[in-house]
Amino acid sequence: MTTETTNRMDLTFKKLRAEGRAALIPFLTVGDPDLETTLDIITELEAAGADILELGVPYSDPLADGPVIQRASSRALRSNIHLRTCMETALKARQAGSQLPFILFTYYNPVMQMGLDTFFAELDAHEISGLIIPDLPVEESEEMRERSRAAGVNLIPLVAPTSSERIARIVSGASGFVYCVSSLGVTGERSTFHTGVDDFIQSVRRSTDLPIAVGFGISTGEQVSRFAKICDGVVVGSAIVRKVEDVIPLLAQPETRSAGLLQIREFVAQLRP
Ligand SMILES: O=P(O)(O)OC[C@@H](O)[C@@H](O)c1c[nH]c2ccccc12
Repeated sequence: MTTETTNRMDLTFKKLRAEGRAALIPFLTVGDPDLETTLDIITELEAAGADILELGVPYSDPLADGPVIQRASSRALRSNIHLRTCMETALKARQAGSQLPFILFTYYNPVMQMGLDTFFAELDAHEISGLIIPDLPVEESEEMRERSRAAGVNLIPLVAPTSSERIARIVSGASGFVYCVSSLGVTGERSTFHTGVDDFIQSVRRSTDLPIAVGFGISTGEQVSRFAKICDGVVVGSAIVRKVEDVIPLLAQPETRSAGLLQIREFVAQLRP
C-alpha cells in the first residue's frame, strides 16, 4: 500500500508529470564551505531550475560516498555542522522564500544521536518533505516508515541494480519517490553506468506507482537527458559538489563571490532536462 501524502514534494512531482518533465534533483552538502554560502547556493540552484533539493548532512564516516562528497563532508564538519543545523538551514531557506521541496539526506547515526522522537518532531517544523537514510538497517525500516508517515514526511527507499528480487519489498509502503541507484559502488561522476541499468529502472517502474528517480554518477546534461526519458527525476550530487569545491576561492572573497555563485548557477542550468 502506497500512502499518498500531499506534501510539497508530492505536489511537485504531480506538477512535473502534468508538464511531462522530469525533476532535476541536486544534492549538496550543507555547510560546505559554510552555512551562509549554503543558503546562497540554494538560491542559485533554484534559479538554475532545480525542482527538488537533497540537503546532505555531513558525516565523519560517509561509507557510500566517493572522494568529492567525502571532502565536502570534511569541510562542513570543520564548520561544526550537524543534523540540527542542517534542519535549521532548510527552514531558513524557506523563510528566505525558497519554494523547493527539501529532502534531508543523512546517515543513520546522527538520527540515532538526536533520538527518533526529537528527530521526527522537528522534521515537519523545519519544512522537510523527504528523508533519505542510505544505511538505514532493514530491521529499523518499518518503524522509520511508520514514524515518517505520521510526520507527513516521505521516507525515500534506495534500490540498487542488485536489489532485483527485493525491489517489491523495498518499495512496498514507500512514499515520495523511489531512488534507483544507477551503479554499484560509491557516489561520484561516471562516464558509464551499470550494464542493464535501463532494464533495472523498468523493473522498478513495474513494481511501484510512485515516481522513480535515478542517481549515482550522473554529471552532464546529456546523461541527465538520457535518464529523464525513463525516470521522473534525476539526482546530481558529486558534479555539483565538485563545482562548489572549485569555486570556494571565489566565494571566499567579497569581490568575487557573485562570480563564484554564478558559475554554480550556470553549471546546474546546463544540466536541466
Ligand atoms: O554524487 P552522485 O554520484 O551524483 O550521486 C548522487 C548522490 O550524490 C546523492 O544522492 C547521495 C550523496 N550521498 C549518497 C549516499 C548514498 C546514496 C546517494 C547519495
